[in-house]
Parts: sequence; structure tokens; C-alpha cells
Amino acid sequence: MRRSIATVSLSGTLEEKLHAAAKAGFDGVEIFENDLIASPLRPRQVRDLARSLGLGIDLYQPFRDFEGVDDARLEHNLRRAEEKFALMVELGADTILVCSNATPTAVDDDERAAAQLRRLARTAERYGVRVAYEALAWGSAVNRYAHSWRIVEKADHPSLGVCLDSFHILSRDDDPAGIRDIPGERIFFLQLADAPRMAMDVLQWSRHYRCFPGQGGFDLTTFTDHVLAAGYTGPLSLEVFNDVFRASDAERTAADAMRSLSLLEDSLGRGSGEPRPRAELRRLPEPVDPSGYAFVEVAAEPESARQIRGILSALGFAHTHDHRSKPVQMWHHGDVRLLLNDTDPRLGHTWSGASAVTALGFAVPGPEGAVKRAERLLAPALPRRRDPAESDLHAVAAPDGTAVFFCDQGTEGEAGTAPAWTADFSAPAVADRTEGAATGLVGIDHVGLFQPFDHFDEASLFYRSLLGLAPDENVEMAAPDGLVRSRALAGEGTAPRVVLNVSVLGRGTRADADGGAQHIALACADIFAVAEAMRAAGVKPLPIPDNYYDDLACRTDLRPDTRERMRSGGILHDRDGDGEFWHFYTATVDGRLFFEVVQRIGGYDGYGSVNSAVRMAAQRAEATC
Ligand SMILES: O=C(O)c1ccc(O)c(O)c1
Ligand SMILES: [Mg+2]
Repeated sequence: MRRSIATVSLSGTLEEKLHAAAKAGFDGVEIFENDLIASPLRPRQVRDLARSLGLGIDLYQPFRDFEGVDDARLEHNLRRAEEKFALMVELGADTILVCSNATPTAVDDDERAAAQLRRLARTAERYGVRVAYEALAWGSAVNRYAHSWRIVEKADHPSLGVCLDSFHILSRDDDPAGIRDIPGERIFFLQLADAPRMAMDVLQWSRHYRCFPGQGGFDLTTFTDHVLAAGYTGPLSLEVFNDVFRASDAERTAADAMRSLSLLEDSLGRGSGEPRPRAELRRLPEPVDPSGYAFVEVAAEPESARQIRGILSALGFAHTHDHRSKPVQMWHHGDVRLLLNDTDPRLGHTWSGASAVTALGFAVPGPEGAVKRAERLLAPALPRRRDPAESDLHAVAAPDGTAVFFCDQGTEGEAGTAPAWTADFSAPAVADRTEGAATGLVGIDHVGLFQPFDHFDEASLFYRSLLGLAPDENVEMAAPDGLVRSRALAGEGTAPRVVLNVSVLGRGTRADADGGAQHIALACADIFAVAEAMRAAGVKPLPIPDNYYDDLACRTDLRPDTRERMRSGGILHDRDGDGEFWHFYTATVDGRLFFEVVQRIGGYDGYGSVNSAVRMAAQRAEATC
């Protein structure tokens, strides 16, 4: 199917928008009238530029407040429309979007609206233009797609059809199944937008918070399947009004948009009983099903690396191997592998110098397939410095610059065998080996990464589309320096898990500290044993205030001796039904990187976010003491 994007979805001038859309691989654009009016380019020049970039102009929009007016107004509106049709001929655009009248004086009279739209269609026909009538969710008389279709049907002119916009339909909880009853050839245009579920005025919601499919709370797959089942074969076009996208880099937004559309298109027509769509659908390489983390790599300056080594040893990790050609140590505990790079990460992305998670290695069944899928999803490939004998690990850059590696899960899990990529590491001399006392860590539960404000939604779509991780609901937490929004993503069978955080207002020390707080959460089977082993090794946990434990006494039935052990270990607790979550934190290195140890019991599936405000206040106290 053709893929298009509305210029309103991108930042910059019209020229910049066209270049960005073309670079991301779109076939066409919807030109927003304001973008044209503000452009120094004449319509013919816009047409020529679009053509030279390989873009069609699939829609010109919007034409407002046309129908449901008195006779004098109608004549005026028809003259107005005719000017625009002449302009569209210059522009080389053959479809105009007319949105339902949103003025308070619009008359709710289908006969009149149909007669007026028929006159508009007759005029449009003379210019070779088609009119696509869209019901705005806040239209005065017409605000449901079924109503717009009744009027179009009544008007009965071949140059008049409907434009369906997922936002206007799904924001009002309208049932999209009725779209199947509209003949496909009368659906002149399809606009796709997702949005987070919000209880607010629908116009404000639409103009500021739309996002790309897969980034919000609407089911765009089912919606679009209905439109395809009706027989629609026109473009899939993204029309996203979003305050952040308007202010972000247009090329990145366009790539994010294309990733979203590729994922959506790949999901279409797969339901059982779905009729075969008339439109040709592009499919992505098979989804990747990661079984967990192969490794997590941390980079740190030498002094900070020393502190990290102290924490890892106290947690029972041993420094077992060194990379054959790079300054990278492997720290190992059971099946958990952390890589510590203490001089120069050279991963092709920027590193501020503060300790940071620089790479995530995901264990996947077929790395080549994962790489192909990542390429199709426009994930930027990272250059690799590689000696000929080393394994050919492929990495792509996540939106925050973190390198994402695809590692063959191979025989991982079979006793005594190590994954192939670990052959790049050799055992250090015994004298260099740092042995910790094994503490029973069983895996990497999750990695938490603070995201740049502009790229939060992009990041969650990135992990979702490349690795098939399913996003959870957003959670908001009150940090002492502002609200933090958090979204967890987890693979099938709950591994691996990634937690993305962002400052709701895009500022605060948590967001600023050289790119934002990050943590690695390690899973264990006995939190008290790990806490005690860590303290016995001379490493203190993040201290939690006594008030927290007093409150626990009020709201839980935890026994006093348990609470006492929790207090000395800095351990926090959460419960969800029969499930329980126990966790504690280490000190923060460079004000940025910390470790968490967690124990999940029963079906607990969260991240202890009820305790996050206490944790973040404790971290602020730690930073200022
Ligand atoms: O917000 C608006 O006015 C507006 C204009 C054109 C559209 O296609 C739309 O969905 C909304
Ligand atoms: Mg629209």
C-alpha cells in the first residue's frame, strides 16, 4: 500500500518536511494548507520538489466549514473552493479533505448538507479533483463517520467520498466495525493516528497529543482491518498533531513514523476470518522473540569503574574474563553477564563520561533475522570495530544512543556451555580474578533507562517493533525534582524487561545528570541473603528512611522482625494480589548509575513503582549529603 504522512506531523519548513518524508521512504504527503501558505515556494515549485523527491501529493487539506450553511454563504464557499481547486491543479494534488463544519451556526440538516456537497463535488469534478468529507469529532452537526457516510451516500456524486480518520472515530469510542458497510471505493482517504487514553476535551486531545500507531492506547490494527475489509486500496496516511513532534528533528520523527507504519502494515489482515485485502500488504521479516539478556555493558571512568567493581563483587559477581582486543571486563554470576568498559566504549555513540549503560545484548534465536527486521524498521546500524577472529555481533542504536546487540542464544541455558560470543573473551590470569561469594542472583530482571524527553514514545516503539516487547501502561511517580513517567516493556514469558523513564516536563536533575538515571535490576531468589552478603562485603545499600518502615507497619501485616531485617537491608516491599515484590538499591555511581536487587514471588508482574518516590527522595538525599 502507499504510505503517506501529513506535513503537520513534522517540524520545520515545507521543504524540510518533504525532504524528511522522502528520506524515511514515504510515497506521498498530505499537504497542510498552512504549510503551503507559509512557504516561499509557489505551488508548481512544491509539485516539482515533491516529484524530484519521489513523493506524490496525496491530499490537500483542510477545507473547513463548507456545508450546512445558508444560501449566500454557500455561494461564497463555492468560490473559495474553486480557488483551491485551481491551486491543486498547479500542485498536482487530486484529493481535497473537507472537514465537517465546526462553527456554531452549522445547520443539522442532512438534505441540505448533501445538496451542498453535491454542488461542491460537481465543481471539483471540472478540475479533476475528488472531495473527501471527514467528520471531525467536534463537528457541530456531523461528528460521526456513519453520519458523514449517510450524507455522502445521499449526495450521490462520484467525486464525493469520505475520509476516515482513526482519531475522530476511536476518540469517541465509536464502533469502527460499521466501516465494513461502506463501499471501499467511496472511502477516498484514510488518516491514521493513535493517542494515549486521556479524559479531556477532544479538540485539545486531537491537536496536541496524537501519536503514531503503536505509541498510544487505540487498536489501530483492528481499525485498519475494517477499512481494508471494506475494500479500501488508497494510502495509509499518518496525520499526527503532536506538540513534541512539532518541535523535534523532522528526519527522526519521519523515521519513527515509518517504523510505526511498517509495524502496523505488517499486523494487518492476519486475524482469522479476515477477508483477503484487495490492497497489497508489505510484510516485515519474522518477529524476534528474545529469551532474555545476553549481557548488559556499562562504561565508566577508571575511578567510577573501581566503585562499580566493588558493588559487583559484593553482589557476588566475579571478574572472569577480559575481552581479547578491547578494554572490557566480563563480570559473571551464574548466567548473568555484565561487561565493564573502563576506558573507552567506542561503540559509535556518544558517552558523556558519567557511568552509563552503553549496550544491551539481547539473546535471540536468530540474530541474522533480527538484524534484517531492524534494518527494515530503520534502526540506525552502529559501526563495529572487529578483529577478524571475533564474532560478528550486529548492533543498532536505540533512540537514546544505547547500542542494542543481537546475540545468538544458541545453547544458552544448557549446563556448562557458554554462548558463542563469549569466545571473544579470554580468562584473565588467576591473580587478577576477583571472586565474590556467590549470592544466588538468578538473572537480569530489567534495565531502567532514562530517556531524552523528545524520544520517549519513539523509544518504546523501537523496543516493541524490533524485539516484540509489549508495553505496559504508563506510571507516573513524584520525584523530589518533578514528575517522572515510566513505561515498562516485556517480552513473551516476561523476559527481557526494559523500563523507560522520562521527566514529564523534560527537566529536573534526574533527566539532566549526563543523560538521566539508569539502573540494572538483578533478580534473586532470597533478597535477605543477598542484602546480608552485600553488607558483609562492606557495601551499604541505599538507606531508606525509618518513616517508610513505620508506614509499612500501618498498612501491611509484615512481621516486626521482617520489617527490622528490611530496615537494615534498605529493603522495600510491594504486593499485588498473591504476588509480592522485594527490592533494594545500591548507591548511585556518578549520580547516574545504580543497581537494584529484586525478588519476585507469585505472579507479581510490576516494578515496585509504589516505592519509587521514596527511592528517588533517598537518592536525592544521598546526592546532597
Ligand atoms: O484539528 C483540525 O482542525 C483537523 C483538521 C484536519 C483534519 O484532518 C483533522 O483530523 C483535524
Ligand atoms: Mg484528519
